Amino acid sequence: MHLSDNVTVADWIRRAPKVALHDHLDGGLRPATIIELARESGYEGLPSEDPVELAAWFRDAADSGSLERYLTTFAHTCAVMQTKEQLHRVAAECAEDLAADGIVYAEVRYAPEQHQERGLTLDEVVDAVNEGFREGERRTGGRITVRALLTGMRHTDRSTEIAELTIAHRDKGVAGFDIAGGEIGNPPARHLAAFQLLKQANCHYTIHAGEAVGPESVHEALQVCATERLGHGVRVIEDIEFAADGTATLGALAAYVRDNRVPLEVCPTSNLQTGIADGYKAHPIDDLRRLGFTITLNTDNRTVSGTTLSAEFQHLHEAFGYGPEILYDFTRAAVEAAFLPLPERTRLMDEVIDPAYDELAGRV
Ligand SMILES: O=c1[nH]cnc2c1ncn2[C@H]1C[C@H](O)[C@@H](CO)O1
Ligand SMILES: [Zn+2]
Repeated sequence: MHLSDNVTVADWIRRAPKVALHDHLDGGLRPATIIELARESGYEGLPSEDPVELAAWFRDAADSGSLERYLTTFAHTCAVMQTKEQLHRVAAECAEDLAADGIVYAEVRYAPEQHQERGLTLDEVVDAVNEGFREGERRTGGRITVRALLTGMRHTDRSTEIAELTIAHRDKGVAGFDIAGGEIGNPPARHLAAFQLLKQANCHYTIHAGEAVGPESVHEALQVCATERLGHGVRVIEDIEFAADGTATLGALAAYVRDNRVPLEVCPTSNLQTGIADGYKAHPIDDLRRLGFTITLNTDNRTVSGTTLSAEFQHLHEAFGYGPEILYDFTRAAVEAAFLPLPERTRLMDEVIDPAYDELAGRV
């Protein structure tokens, strides 16, 4: 694909319409908003009251080599997401920030149970976030559509309740369910009752798996819990053997994931911070892509990981030489894997994404 004019790489990446399936609401607050909300609400635990310093603090603290330590940083964002007004503001700004990065459709997840410290009911949490997303969509003039995924935390026992909440709010701004939190010691099958409830109700869900734990976690998420997509999933690479000449032999699980086109929600920067590899060039995404796995590209946590979806692609451009064709492939895979009705996915491709790529390539 030849780009029309003399656009820089950073420029076409940002201008290309993108789709984000794995972005945590509580991982993406604007640092200045965290500071303002902390002041207003009397939260005194922030490590800095300077937005630039606070942003750097998150990136550094997250860059810990361990998922468990990465997750401790969320105490500071969840602390300022405890009232309807706070949730509304954070959600509206999230939609604006994603749209400013060229994202046209996003599924944004959060754990409602983490926003009840000041007495909100689960329904009030979901309504406040949904209204915030609608407000953010309006402020962008409809350039973005945002749907919520409701997350149950792996280490608590509220996943069935959150699954019921997902079913109650489905098609009213909520597109599905997720399980997140520390993976070690909390296998997904602990939440089997929640998944069965969702299946009975024909509801969508995804599961974080294969991030800190290897193939056994991916296997359980897929074959015991019947997930539609894998949050990260990248440690499926541990079920592939590479010979010295580069030839790959897939184990049965890796072959299943690839051959059934199970979408992987890959978040390179977050994975590097939690210890999967030493640098972008060593991240498994390129091997997985070349072997034919279905890859979607995501941010995980924009503030905590100090990233944007454009930055994620820029890193891959630098590490592997990826160009517009591959960004298009990731985007199309994300649309196909989105928890949206088929006609809406078709409309997104035909009326938003393809025309914008045609324009970028000077075909119109
Ligand atoms: O990458 C992740 N793996 C597991 N859990 C995560 C990840 N990113 C964020 N979380 C957790 C921390 C948040 O508080 C929670 C809900 O968004 O999900
Ligand atoms: Zn995540």
